[in-house]
Amino acid sequence: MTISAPETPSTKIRRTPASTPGGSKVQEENILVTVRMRPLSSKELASYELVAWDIPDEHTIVSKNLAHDRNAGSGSYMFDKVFGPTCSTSKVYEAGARDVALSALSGINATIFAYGQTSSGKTFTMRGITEYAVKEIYEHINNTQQREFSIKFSAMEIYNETVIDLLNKDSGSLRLLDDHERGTVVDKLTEETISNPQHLKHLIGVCEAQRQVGETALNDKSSRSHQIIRLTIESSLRDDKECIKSFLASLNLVDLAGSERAAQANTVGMRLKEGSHINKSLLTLTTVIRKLSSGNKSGHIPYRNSKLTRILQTSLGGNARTAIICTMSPALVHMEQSRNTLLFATNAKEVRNNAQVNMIIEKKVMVKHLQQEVARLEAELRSPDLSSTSLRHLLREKDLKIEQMEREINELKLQRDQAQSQLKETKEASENRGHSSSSSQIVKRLSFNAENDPRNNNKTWRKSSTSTGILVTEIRKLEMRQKQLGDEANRALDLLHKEVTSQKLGTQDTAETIAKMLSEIKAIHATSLAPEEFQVKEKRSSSSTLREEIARLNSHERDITMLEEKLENVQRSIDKLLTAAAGEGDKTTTTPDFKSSLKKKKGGGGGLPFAALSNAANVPNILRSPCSPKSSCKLSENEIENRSPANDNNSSTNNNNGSNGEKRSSSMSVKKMQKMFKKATEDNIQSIKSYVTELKERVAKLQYQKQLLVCQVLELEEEASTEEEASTECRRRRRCGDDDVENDGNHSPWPEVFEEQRKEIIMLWHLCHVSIIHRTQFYLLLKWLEQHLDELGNASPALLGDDPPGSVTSSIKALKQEREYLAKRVSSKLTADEREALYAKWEVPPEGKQRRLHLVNRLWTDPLNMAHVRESAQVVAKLVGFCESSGGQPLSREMFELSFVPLSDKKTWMGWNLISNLLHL
Ligand SMILES: Nc1ncnc2c1ncn2[C@@H]1O[C@H](COP(=O)(O)OP(=O)(O)OP(=O)(O)O)[C@@H](O)[C@H]1O
Repeated sequence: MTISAPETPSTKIRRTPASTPGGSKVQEENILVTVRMRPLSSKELASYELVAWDIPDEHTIVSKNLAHDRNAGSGSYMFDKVFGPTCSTSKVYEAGARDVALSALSGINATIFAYGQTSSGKTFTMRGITEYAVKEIYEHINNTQQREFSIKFSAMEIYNETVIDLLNKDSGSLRLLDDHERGTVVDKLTEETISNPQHLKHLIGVCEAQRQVGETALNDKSSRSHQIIRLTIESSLRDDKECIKSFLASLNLVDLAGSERAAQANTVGMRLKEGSHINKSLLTLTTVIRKLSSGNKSGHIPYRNSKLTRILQTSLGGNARTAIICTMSPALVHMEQSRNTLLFATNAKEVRNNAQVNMIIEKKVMVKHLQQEVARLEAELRSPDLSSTSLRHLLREKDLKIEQMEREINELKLQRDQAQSQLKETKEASENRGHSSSSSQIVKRLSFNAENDPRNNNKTWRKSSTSTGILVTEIRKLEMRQKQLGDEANRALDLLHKEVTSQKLGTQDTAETIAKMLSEIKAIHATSLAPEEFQVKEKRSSSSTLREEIARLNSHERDITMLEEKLENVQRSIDKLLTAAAGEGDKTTTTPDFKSSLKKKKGGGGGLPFAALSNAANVPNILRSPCSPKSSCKLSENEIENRSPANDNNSSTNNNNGSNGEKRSSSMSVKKMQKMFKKATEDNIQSIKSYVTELKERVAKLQYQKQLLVCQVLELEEEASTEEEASTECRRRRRCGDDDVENDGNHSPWPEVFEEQRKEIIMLWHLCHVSIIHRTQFYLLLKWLEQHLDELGNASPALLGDDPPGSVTSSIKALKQEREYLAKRVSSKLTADEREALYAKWEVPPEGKQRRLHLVNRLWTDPLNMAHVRESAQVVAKLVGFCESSGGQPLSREMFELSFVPLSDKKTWMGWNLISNLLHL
């Protein structure tokens, strides 16, 4: 069935005249549609084919309304141009392709394609169009010297719905990709830069040779694929200094495969399959054109139904300029195919494109700046040392900061832990202090350094809690150290004395002074520091013990002060000796080492050789005695080896030891021997001086520790006395009902106290919303107590003494029974581990059958000690099962449900029986 072709109103043919090559730069326009009718082919002539179409003017084609035309009378079609059989391709190009083709030079994408049935002259036409376009493009390039052009060439064919690179057929099927800016892109399509027109023609020839061509009944060389030759043209002004404006566009020259009827084309097998793909893709093209021609661009346009329409998408209703040359055979035999072509052309005429210029603007300044930046980065990369140094520096700084922060964090953590432990101890101490009258519970935080400098945090020996006994131990240790220091001072003085005497250095006065000091220190030790047993018994400790210890420590104060003074004197004497020795040395042979050492020592105690002298026991070994030639000689030989010959020659004489030197070595001169002894003496004196300095330091340390200890002991004393007062006051309060009445009669009698306390208890129940049954029960208990107190008169139960009245006796008896009852439950309610833990805690003797009773008898025996009360309650609760259902959960009211019926099965628990009986009164 043939669809009649609509008339095309001439008003619809709108072409915008071109101002620059290819026309205006941005505008909406219709696709340029022309029709070219070829002459009858030799075959058609041979078969006497009739010409079915007339071309009355250059825009119109009309069917001849022959008998064969089944749609006679409606065969007039108007297009942008209609070319007759004699029209040259040059004219077709001129009128139907030129403007569009040259648009690519000004940045507008352009597409020219030939559409028509097989053997209608598409390839014939497109070959010519391409040739003219290339020619003119190069002419334009040559005539536009102010711009710089570059042309790239690529070519593809769509054969049986696969895209093939005609410049590289081996690459196989190419993929189509969707690009947001460029639309559909053929992936990995070869693109070759064209150097000149000949190069371009050569490549076109290569593509033609590569294209799928086959023989059909209608065409000896029928194109079996759609061919797209693409010229990508980029141009920019040569003299633009600040800004680069580039036009970039593609010119697509498309030679479609021809639609064919299998019957007419007489295709079978491969050709039939090819024809099927060709027709299918052309049908999609037709549909796209038809839909676009309806003006409904926003509706679905099936571009994706074929690769041809996908690739040509921007040329069909997109931003490109498009020209379609529809080719047709004049023969009557192809009338229907020709009519379909004209219908397609008619629809295509209605399609409007929105042509746009593709301009790339590159600011030269920006480019220059970026180039500089790139150069800088490249230079930086080339010199990695520089960048890595600064990086290393930064990293190091960061590391140091992190280290410092970690130290601070650790310090803060330490402080936090200390504060928490202090808080805990304070809490415990205050709890214990409130109710304990026994000095054995006194705890006190004591912090001092027993072995080292107390100001040294790292080595501070911290004892968070210590008993009085430990304090006494520390006092004894201090005394011991004091004694040791005295001994060491003795030894030092002794050695010094010997040294001075043997060497006769210094004045006679100095030697005498030292001898005197030595005897004094010995006397001090003989009188004040008798050896003591170093065992302190914890149990023996008490406030009085502490006071005794402090008194004793204070009595040593004088000794320590004296020791300090003596050591000070010794040091002064040594300084004198050293000065004398130096003076002597100046005149004679004082060694350079000694001089420098002297200078250093005078500079202050900080540089003293404590490390060498820190162990007092080593001091005698460190000192080199001139009286022990064996060691001296050994040392001296070493020294001699290291000594310069000049010094040896200048050595002064010292006759005192000359004979010894001769005895030790016949080869050693007397002078050398004297020099050795002299050096040893100097060293010894220096060592003694250092040692004495160290002793002084240690005495000062001892003093500090002693003061610290005294402070702690005084604080303990103060606390103990406060607690004693509190305890006394407590006892007084407990007795007030009795004693105070007796004393002045102003205080309330016991019944009033009882009444007052009962009100307080009832108010407490009220405030705590205690179960009213429990209130009632305890109220009755109180009532029972009140009754019995009445029987006792105005006496407090606390003062019942050893001979209580009968009712109280029965209570005591009931309590005893209750304890026995609970003791029996110890085995069943507590595990073996729990029992052992409790025995240990409550100091139950390890042996004996009555351990359970022992334990229970210790419960609830110290009503003023809240810790005792709490722990007793815990044990009893466990024994009677209050804790059984808790499982770590909060206490519930049900735990305290009391039975108001006689405890028939718990008759031994007489305490509750008594209360229950009251309820039945
Ligand atoms: N305008 C023309 N003037 C003279 N000869 C022409 C013209 N157009 C086409 N021919 C000749 O017609 C024959 C078929 O042309 P062509 O191969 O270009 O058709 P086609 O549409 O490309 O066919 P197919 O679709 O099968 O490839 C060729 O021999 C060609 O030389």
